[in-house]
Amino acid sequence: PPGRGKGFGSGDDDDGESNGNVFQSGPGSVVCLSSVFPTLSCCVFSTPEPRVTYVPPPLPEDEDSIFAHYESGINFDKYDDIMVDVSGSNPPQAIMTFEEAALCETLNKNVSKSGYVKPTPVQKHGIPIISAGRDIMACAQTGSGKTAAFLLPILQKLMSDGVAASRFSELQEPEALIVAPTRELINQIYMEARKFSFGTCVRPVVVYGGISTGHQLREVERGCNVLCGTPGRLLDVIGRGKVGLSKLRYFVLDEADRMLDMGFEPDMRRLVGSPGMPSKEERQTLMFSATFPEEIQRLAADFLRTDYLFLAVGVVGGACTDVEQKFVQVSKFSKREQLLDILKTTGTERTMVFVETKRNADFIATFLCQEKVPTTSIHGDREQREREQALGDFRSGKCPVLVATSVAARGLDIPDVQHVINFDLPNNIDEYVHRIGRTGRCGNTGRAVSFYDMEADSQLAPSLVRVLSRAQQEVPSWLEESAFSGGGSAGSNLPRKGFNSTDSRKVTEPDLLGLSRIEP
Ligand SMILES: Nc1ncnc2c1ncn2[C@@H]1O[C@H](COP(=O)(O)OP(=O)(O)OP(=O)(O)O)[C@@H](O)[C@H]1O
Repeated sequence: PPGRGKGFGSGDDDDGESNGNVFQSGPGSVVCLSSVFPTLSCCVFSTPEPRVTYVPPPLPEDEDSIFAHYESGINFDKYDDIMVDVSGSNPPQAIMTFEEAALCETLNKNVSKSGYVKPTPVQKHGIPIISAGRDIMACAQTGSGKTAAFLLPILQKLMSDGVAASRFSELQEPEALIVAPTRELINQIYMEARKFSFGTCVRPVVVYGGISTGHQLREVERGCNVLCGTPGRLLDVIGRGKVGLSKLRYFVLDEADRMLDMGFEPDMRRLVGSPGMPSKEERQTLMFSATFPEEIQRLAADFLRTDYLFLAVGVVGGACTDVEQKFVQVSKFSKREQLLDILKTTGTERTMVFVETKRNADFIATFLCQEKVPTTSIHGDREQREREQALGDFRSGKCPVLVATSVAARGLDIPDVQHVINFDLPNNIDEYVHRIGRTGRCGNTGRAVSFYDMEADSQLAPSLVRVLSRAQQEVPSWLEESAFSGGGSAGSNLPRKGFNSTDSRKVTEPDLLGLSRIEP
């Protein structure tokens, strides 16, 4: 997709986002070249990207920083009321408490230091499935604890079986490989792995684009049991012969539907075809996401053993029910003023504003800064140092408004994000579900406001109506009319077949499934 593969050998990755001819002269100062030189867009040609030399600042080592967390919200206990469907043969019994997960003492301590008192549904069901050695395709709403659902059983198994002491060996052979679509997300997963493995002999390492490869290889060389990475950089370090895959036991795809869609599927096939990679029968493959369209589920089956278990917590592809979703009808030219009006009322509450293009991200961020709203931005054309600075400023509250492209739509877990604003609606419903899931996490409540342009967004109306009604949200009558009147192109664009699917095998191979269990 656009935004990826920006320079030969850069080992870069990123989620799909639209381009814009934008020049940045440093954090916070953004100039759109095509506005200065209107003819420039026709003379943009690709030059090899300069060698990346950026080395991020060292991570804090003190326990308080490692275990810093935000509190679960008032709706955390309501997770227990969500319907759970496990399909596939002989699923193991769910656990009800972390004690039942039989984690070793250090892991248990780390779980409680993280503020976890009881497991979420995806953890209750996912942990025993993974501990039983089964492959899994798991779908649970945004912010409901999928990361710990795969990290804890993997770490427990590595701890109980013992990991090879591989410190300072030139070739590192990790036991687990975790992939995710964006740099910030894989870094967050790495931080979680670092937190849960604190005080153990398991060493997680992260590799992703935008950072000096030499630096990351030195980190790998110091010992690597759990390798977290974005696909391009992973293929790069494997291709350099620094990482061997023959000891691999776990292959995890977070945001799995994204990792297997057209943008990343070739990289995933390359990864599983890498020398030494155990076949799917010899490794355990774990897939997690909040959305899982049926066509991607079918494709995913290529990577999984035939007896994998499908775990659905709630409606597959459903929006988080703790997010209040509102829609505002707008015309293209009134959006900026409306955005400003909203931000003036939300004050210093943390707000993510999603736009479709990198160029628009810069325009809107610059506009808001001019209007004295402390704003920063994140998108794929910003240097890694700037992206990290932007997230840091947003997290700390120095810039309570973050303008972002789809690069920040999935997975990011930032405390106290109260609002998500879709300045531009995405063109696909799953992206909408992930974006609004940046708020309302872990039982906390959140609000999402989306600008709806009758001309541009009507193709999304039918899917929006479904998402809203399944999340027990009020559906504006004008949106319903737009969805069902067939006005514009809406009528011909019915919701994608895969939405609200459960296990795709229920349609095509019911015999394979054997036992199926529905709870609570
Ligand atoms: N059992 C638990 N108790 C308390 N907090 C938890 C528990 N499980 C997870 N959390 C916290 O909830 C937040 C959301 O978890 P996580 O990021 O894993 O969600 P997710 O399901 O992967 O979301 P997304 O679909 O957006 O990627 C994190 O801050 C995590 O530490």
